[in-house]
Amino acid sequence: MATVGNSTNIFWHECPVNKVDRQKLLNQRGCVVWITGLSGSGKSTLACSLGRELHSRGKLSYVLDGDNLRHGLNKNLGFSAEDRAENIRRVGEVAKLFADAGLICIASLISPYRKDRDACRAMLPDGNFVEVFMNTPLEVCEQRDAKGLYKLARAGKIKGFTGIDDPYEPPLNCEIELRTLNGICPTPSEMAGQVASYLGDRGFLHYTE
Ligand SMILES: Nc1ncnc2c1ncn2[C@@H]1O[C@H](COP(=O)(O)OS(=O)(=O)O)[C@@H](OP(=O)(O)O)[C@H]1O
Ligand SMILES: Nc1ncnc2c1ncn2[C@@H]1O[C@H](COP(=O)(O)OP(=O)(O)O)[C@@H](O)[C@H]1O
Repeated sequence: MATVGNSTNIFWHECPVNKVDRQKLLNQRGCVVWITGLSGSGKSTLACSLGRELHSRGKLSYVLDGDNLRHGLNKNLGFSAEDRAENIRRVGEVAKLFADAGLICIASLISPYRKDRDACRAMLPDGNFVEVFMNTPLEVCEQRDAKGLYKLARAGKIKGFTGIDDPYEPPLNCEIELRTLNGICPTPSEMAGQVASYLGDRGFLHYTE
């Protein structure tokens, strides 16, 4: 019997089919690929491209996209530092469940605060949280402005926009950094290939005892 947060008198139930059983069934290892970066840096594009790449290799993945989750699970949250922290915490918990289900969970959120991302990392066993930093310069994101949000933020019509008048803390020790080289941005499929290779090299794309 335990007390956790505001819950008292609660019990943990073990199920007879566990994570190892599911990983064997799927012939892969569950993990979380956490993509962080500015709005417009290419997070969703990479998440979809990686999902497609893994699917083509017969690996089961699922994308948790910040924008999409704000249509449902997180629709009661805004963009204050507290709400962003709660947004990241919830997605971290959901991602942990997907990893426990044996899936390669791809989470793509701005996740601007280091401590919120580190808290999600701490939810998983060592090595199972793969942080990918989309290091696309603000000027490039702003030039793309796919949703017209930078224009609105510059005009003062959106307050607290990440990179304009709200902070973004780049990772200090991420597993993968994707950046423009000599002004050239790798294609989404090149980036997805790089992440998939990383997962392959660390044994996530097969299950061996
Ligand atoms: N103030 C402000 N700052 C940043 N982004 C904003 C804001 N208001 C709305 N949007 C839109 O919300 C998307 C980011 O949602 P996230 O859940 O990823 O954000 S966070 O991780 O909680 O910071 C983000 O999507 P992406 O462009 O895909 O990053 C924007 O479309
Ligand atoms: N590797 C890339 N090279 C060139 N353009 C890209 C690349 N990745 C994304 N884009 C473009 O940048 C814009 C923002 O991408 P998106 O994936 O929506 O970013 P985010 O999810 O970080 O907001 C889109 O118009 C997309 O087509």
